[in-house]
Amino acid sequence: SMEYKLQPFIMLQRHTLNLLQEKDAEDIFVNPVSDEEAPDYKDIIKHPMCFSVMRNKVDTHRYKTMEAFEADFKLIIHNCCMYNAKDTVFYREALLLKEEGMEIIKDAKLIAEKVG
Ligand SMILES: CCOC(=O)c1ccc2c(c1)NC(=O)[C@@H](C)N2
Repeated sequence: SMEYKLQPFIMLQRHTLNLLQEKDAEDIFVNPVSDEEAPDYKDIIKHPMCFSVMRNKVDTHRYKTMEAFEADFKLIIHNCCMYNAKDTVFYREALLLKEEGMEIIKDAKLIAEKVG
């Protein structure tokens, strides 16, 4: 059935997410930014995103394409660069993660065409 056909795609997304999360050495992108850490975060960032939310969306089949998966990854980076000043560790970590992450996603999109 379609359900079993989707499994390779879900496995590919889980594997890709694991590779992305490995690049977040300090685990700053894993969980939602808390009110304690950043009291004004919700005033500034209207669409929060993090790896744990992405994992839940993968597991509940919310990403129909790798482009939709990629869009949430880019949202994580964008939010971090909007909220944190350019001279912060967070901002620099986001730029690094973007460089490494987009290579990982490029490979995943090529594989997605195959398991498609
Ligand atoms: C222990 C203090 O932690 C933080 O202040 C903090 C912890 C995690 C964060 C964050 C801030 N800001 C962010 O934009 C995203 C990347 N994550």
